[in-house]
Amino acid sequence: MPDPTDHHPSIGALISREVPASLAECRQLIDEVDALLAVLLEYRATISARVQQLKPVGGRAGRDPRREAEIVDRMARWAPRLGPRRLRRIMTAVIEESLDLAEEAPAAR
Ligand SMILES: C=C(O[C@@H]1C=C(C(=O)O)C=C[C@H]1O)C(=O)O
Repeated sequence: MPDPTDHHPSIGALISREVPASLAECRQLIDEVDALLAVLLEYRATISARVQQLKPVGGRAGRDPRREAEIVDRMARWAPRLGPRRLRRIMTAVIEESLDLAEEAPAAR
C-alpha cells in the first residue's frame, strides 16, 4: 500500500516536523493535529453512514468483524508504535460511534 502521505503532502510536511521541546509548542501542535482528526473523523462517519445504506444489512446488525480487523491490520502498518491492540480499541470506538450516528442521522440520499 502506498504511503498515505504521498497523496497528502501537507500531512507529510506536518508529521516530519521535529517534535517541539516546549509545552506550549507541543500543545499547539496537538491542537493542529486534533483539528485534522476531527475533520477526518467527521468525513469518515459520513462515508460510513452511506455504506450502511448500500449494504444489504446496514447498521449494527450488519457489522462486519472481518472488515474491521482488516482495517486495524492495515492501519497498524502506518501506526506501528500504537500497534494493533491499541488501534483496535480506538477504531472500535470510532466505528461504533459512526454506526450510532448513522442510526440517529442517516446519510442524505
Ligand atoms: C462501513 C461498514 O460498516 C461497518 C463499519 C465499518 C467502519 O466504520 O469501517 C466497518 C465494518 C462494518 O462493521 C462496512 O461494512 O464497510
